[in-house]
Amino acid sequence: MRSSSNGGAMSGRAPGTFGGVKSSPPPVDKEVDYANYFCTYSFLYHQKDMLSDRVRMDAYYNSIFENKHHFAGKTVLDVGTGSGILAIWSAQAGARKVYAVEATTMADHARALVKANGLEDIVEVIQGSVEDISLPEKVDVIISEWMGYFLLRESMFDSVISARDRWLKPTGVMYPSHARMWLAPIKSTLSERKKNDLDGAMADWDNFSDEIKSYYGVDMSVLTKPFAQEQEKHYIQTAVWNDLNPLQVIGTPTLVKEMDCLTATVSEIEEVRSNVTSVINGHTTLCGFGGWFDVQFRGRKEDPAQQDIELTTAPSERHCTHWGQQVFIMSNPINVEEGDNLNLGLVMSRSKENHRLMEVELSCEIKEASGNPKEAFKKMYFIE
Ligand SMILES: C[S@@+](CC[C@H](N)C(=O)[O-])C[C@H]1O[C@@H](n2cnc3c(N)ncnc32)[C@H](O)[C@@H]1O
Repeated sequence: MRSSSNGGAMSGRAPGTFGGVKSSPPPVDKEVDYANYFCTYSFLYHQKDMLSDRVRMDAYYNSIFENKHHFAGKTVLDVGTGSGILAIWSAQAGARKVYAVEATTMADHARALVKANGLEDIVEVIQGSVEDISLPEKVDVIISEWMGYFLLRESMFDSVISARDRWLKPTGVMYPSHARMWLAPIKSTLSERKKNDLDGAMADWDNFSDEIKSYYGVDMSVLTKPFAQEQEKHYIQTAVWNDLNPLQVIGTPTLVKEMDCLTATVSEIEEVRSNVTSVINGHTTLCGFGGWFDVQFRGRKEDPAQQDIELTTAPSERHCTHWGQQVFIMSNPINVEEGDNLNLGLVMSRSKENHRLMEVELSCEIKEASGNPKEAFKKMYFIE
């Protein structure tokens, strides 16, 4: 599983607008960030989960060993080396020198693994934030596995951008080189189940409230609305991890973001805005939306990969990744017909309390194939 966060007591203010001027994001409190985010990566069980994801592992392995020309005799920076696996493969593919940077104490395990595999003369493990460390030279390749749920959760790509801008040679190559985010309408029993859970929680609140009144003489009803909002956020508005079957995708998947890792900027990913159209492929029920990503290893234009490799987290009958898909459910599903057009709007930004968590505003206008408007829908979701 990816790193989880409690999304709680983060300091700092949200990026905002004061006097018409857009303010910059608040500085990140490093200690809080470590407690909320990094600490989970210091456990071997967590690294093991990632090392057991065959789709992920095969994609990175093949991207390196089918493109040895990018590594042989070259210098490599592995941003967030974790167990050291990508650094080790880079060295095995012939790299002259690999700088393997890891923020957590996992660096000690990585160092041991490098030594046990006889690569300590090539791979140098450095414990520290990649933003803070210094290298003796610029590198030919930056490799990193930075992707979070729906690509951008965790905001780790910021660190890769920082490393790229400081340490990649002008002729350097990014691994992966490109990334894309996808959104598609889906059908799912999750809608009904989550709605039932929400109804159950509210029925339980009503009983509880009655009991407090009759046993202890206190009227709780003023808290019913905030409790309902809290439960709605928990059961309906929090995106759900799911391993969707492709048959659950009921319309054309739409590309909501595409980026070139060599040129992408933080401001480009701080907020992702997209308006796209999906066409429904049969008479069915729209229960929500699924979001996923893919990344490509294509090298750079002047120095392309010999073998293009792709890592996809799209719904698949055969392969499931630990990222799965993020599902945004609708508590009131809508009947749709073949040819219905969905005009989808997505605004994804960082949570005000924790820049590594995401808030997603989804809107959807449904039109029949004839162009007649059918229904509209808009909701805020949270990727926690
Ligand atoms: C998703 S894991 C990938 C680990 C390993 N590269 C792999 O592919 O199995 C990301 C790793 O990057 C580390 N990391 C995240 N941000 C970092 C930063 N700014 N500086 C150094 N390490 C970082 C985390 O602690 C974590 O171990």
